[in-house]
Amino acid sequence: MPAITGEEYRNRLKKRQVEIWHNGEKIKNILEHPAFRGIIKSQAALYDLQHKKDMMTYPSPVTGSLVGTSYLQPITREDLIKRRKMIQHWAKMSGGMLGRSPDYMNTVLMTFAASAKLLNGKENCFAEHLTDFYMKAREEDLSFTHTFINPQVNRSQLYFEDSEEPIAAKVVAETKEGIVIKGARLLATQGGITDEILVFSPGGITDQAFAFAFAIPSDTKGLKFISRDSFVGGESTYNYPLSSRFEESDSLVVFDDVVVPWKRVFFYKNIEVSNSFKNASAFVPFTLHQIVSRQIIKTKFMIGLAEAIVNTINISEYPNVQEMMAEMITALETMEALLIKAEANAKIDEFELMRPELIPLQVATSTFPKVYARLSEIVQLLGSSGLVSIPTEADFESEIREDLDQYLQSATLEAKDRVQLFRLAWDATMSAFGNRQTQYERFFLGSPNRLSSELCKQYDFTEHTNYIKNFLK
Ligand SMILES: Cc1cc2nc3c(=O)[nH]c(=O)nc-3n(C[C@H](O)[C@H](O)[C@H](O)COP(=O)(O)OP(=O)(O)OC[C@H]3O[C@@H](n4cnc5c(N)ncnc54)[C@H](O)[C@@H]3O)c2cc1C
Repeated sequence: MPAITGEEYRNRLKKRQVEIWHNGEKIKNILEHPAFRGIIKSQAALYDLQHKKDMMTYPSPVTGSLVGTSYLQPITREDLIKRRKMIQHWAKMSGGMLGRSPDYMNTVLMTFAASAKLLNGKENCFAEHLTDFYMKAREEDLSFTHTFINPQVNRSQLYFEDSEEPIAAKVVAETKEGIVIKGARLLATQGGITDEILVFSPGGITDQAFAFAFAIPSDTKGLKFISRDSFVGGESTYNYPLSSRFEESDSLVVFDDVVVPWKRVFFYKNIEVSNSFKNASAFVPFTLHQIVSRQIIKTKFMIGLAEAIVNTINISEYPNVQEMMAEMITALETMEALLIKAEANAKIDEFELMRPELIPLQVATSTFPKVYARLSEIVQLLGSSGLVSIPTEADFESEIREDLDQYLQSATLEAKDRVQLFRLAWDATMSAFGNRQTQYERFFLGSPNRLSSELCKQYDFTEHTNYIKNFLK
């Protein structure tokens, strides 16, 4: 089955008996559960979009059938740009609020598979398992959640887990069938609503038992997703324009003696590979390219929202307002310039991929956590009390409608339309959903301090230090 439709995504999900817990209950029918039906509908709509524009798909190198562009291993600059356009087309549907639309993980898997030769000849490493799995995922258009970090128990550098029962997931046995995993991992966004979960060990492993990478179906025996409290405000898209549609959920993942079949193990018990594979592979530049492409759409969404507020209450003449709008424009233009630079300087890499320049993408992704928090704050500052004067759709259908129409009108909008706009601004920046967006942009890629430190490590200072050396001569 090549590029799927929304219906195919939903049917596949219906067939899977994923163990997912929410609010003290094991969910029986995830498609109809109030915490998940909105996001499943949106995800299905994304899959439908694949069939509406040429750029969303390309011919499979194996069958010639059309498969999703986010699986495309780019070998030309045009391929790279096609990937960006596809990513941004999907992102537009959610204002960039869906951090884990399928293109994110499809990109990750594409890069790992392209880099599989790094596993050749290494102990307990199976390069062909990774490439076979990538082809299966591409041809069947599988969806993924992932977990790359251990539970947040003790982050001291001196901490070594020594509890009798594992906390962080580890290999506890090897059998004829595969490796057996017990323990937990964080933090699977979309956990339970995807076909598969991709698991890679975090960095800095010192014990072989924690060094592994694999992918298994979400309904594998012993695998459990424990979803956090839902941030869906309700079903009404008027009242909750974002959370009713794009609340992705995040889960703790528990492995209760889960058997990972050998053909799904990419490597295990190899500390050196576990600690080096992600950074040595094509993972970072292409994943950052996907991320920055989405973040640009999110920035445009926030600017549109801010400018709509400015216009509707007529505050554009004030210098403080202009200053804030200028900050937003600067953020967008900077992100776009960085992305264009990365694409313009793309080169064929050691894996024969057209790789975007890393540094501009690192600059963008290490700045955006701060920038996004500020964009959100600006919307709050511009909206002021408007972000709390937000009666619901039911209020507009009640006998107080006349009062609302009179007292909540704005310079350019009737009350109901004005409230709709402000409810969107509230959901984007102040609701539980909106606050999670800020936390997501801050942390999903790792702590901001680690991103900055990676940038410093990768940056070549030679030209500038030579400049000073020569200047002093
Ligand atoms: C909304 C959301 C969704 C996410 N989705 C996913 C997902 O789908 N899959 C996935 O794998 N992960 C996901 N993550 C997890 C993300 O990868 C982590 O949040 C990130 O790597 C930081 O790790 P942590 O949360 O354990 O923070 P910690 O590492 O525990 O850090 C806590 C604080 O201590 C500081 N700190 C910790 N260690 C050090 C150190 N050595 N030096 C300096 N400062 C330090 C950090 O800077 C931070 O301020 C998600 C996170 C969020 C918030």
